[in-house]
Order: sequence, then C-alpha cells, then structure tokens
Amino acid sequence: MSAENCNDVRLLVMCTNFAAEKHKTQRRKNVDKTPYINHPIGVANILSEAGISDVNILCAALLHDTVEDTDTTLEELEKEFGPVIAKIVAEVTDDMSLPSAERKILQVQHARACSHEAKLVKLADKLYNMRDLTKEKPENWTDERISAYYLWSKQVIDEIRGTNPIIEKQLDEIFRREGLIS
Ligand SMILES: Nc1nc2c(ncn2[C@@H]2O[C@H](COP(=O)(O)OP(=O)(O)O)[C@@H](OP(=O)(O)OP(=O)(O)O)[C@H]2O)c(=O)[nH]1
Repeated sequence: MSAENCNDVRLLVMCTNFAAEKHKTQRRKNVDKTPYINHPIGVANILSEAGISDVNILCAALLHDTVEDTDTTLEELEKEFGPVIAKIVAEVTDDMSLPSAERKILQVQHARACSHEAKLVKLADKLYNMRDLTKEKPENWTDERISAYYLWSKQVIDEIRGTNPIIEKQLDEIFRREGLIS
C-alpha cells in the first residue's frame, strides 16, 4: 500500500514498524542499554501529549533518527512515506560524516531556519534526551559532558522558542533545575 492511500493510523503503524526494524540492533547509551526504538517512540509520545495530532509530524518523530543512525536514505523514506515526512526528517538529520563538535555548532546555526514541523520534532527530541540525562548518566559520561549537553541543548532551543509552549515549559523546568535559567 502506498503512503498516499493510507489512513493516519495505518501510516503511524507503518512508521513505527519501519523505525523498529531499522533500529533493531541499536541500544541507548544508558547502563541498561534500553532498546533504541524507545527514543523515537518517546519523542512522538511527547508531541502527542502536547496536543500535536498532525500525522506527518508524528511519523517524522518516529523516523527522525533512521537516516542519521541507520542505513536508511531520504529517498527510501520519500518512497515509503511521501515527500512531506521525508522533508521533516531531512531537516532534523545531522551530517554524521562531520565531527561531533561541528555537528553541534551546525544544529545551533540551522535551527531557526527549520520549518515549524521540524522545530517541533527538535523540541521533543531534546526534551526526551534531557529527561534521560536527569534520570540516568549514560555510560562513561562525565559530569562535564552532561553539563555541556544541557548547555548545547539550551542553545538550540533558544533558537526555536515560540514553537510550542507546552514542550518549552517542560524544557525550561529542566533548564531551571540545572541552573541554566532563573
Ligand atoms: N541523553 C541520552 N542520550 C542518548 C542516550 N543514548 C543515546 N543517546 C544519544 O546520544 C546523543 C548525544 O550524545 P553526544 O555524545 O552528545 O552526541 P554525538 O554522539 O552525536 O556526538 C543524542 O543524539 P544526537 O542526535 O547526537 O543529539 P540530539 O540532536 O538528538 O539531541 C542522543 O539521542 C542516552 O541514554 N541518554
């Protein structure tokens, strides 16, 4: 069945299944090595909880790390799920051929020019990762690395404020706890 002929529920299930297949051997960096798929599902859940019901945004959230972290191509996403979802994923995909520090600078520089849809996925992605950090230190991460991650996340978020008040309030609660805002 092509994406154009799918109803919203079918499309969401197809994207969840696609992401689960693509991330099936990957784990998060926490001590328990949680299956990686928990992250994209959790990002979509944050958006849904915040009242986002646009199926393209929720599908892009489910797929947001497939190109960055697996062998998936944007062409494949476009063929499977259409150009709208593929474009949102493209906007939140870092160029993994670049060093980590450079990717982080580029995220800050490019965030403001992203579409509203991509900004929503970015907000939810950062919220999920920071919640993870508040719960559990990833293996081998020093306190300095964790502080640097919060600081960098805040730089990205500051570029895209005004996108969603519910998610931004939750992000600010974490920034406040970490002493990054008063
Ligand atoms: N907090 C946390 N992060 C984990 C965990 N497991 C995997 N990650 C991923 O690690 C990345 C952050 O680690 P860094 O060391 O700063 O990033 P890097 O690998 O890209 O250099 C995030 O992805 P990213 O794409 O690099 O960053 P982002 O753009 O998604 O924020 C995040 O999704 C975990 O258990 N906790």
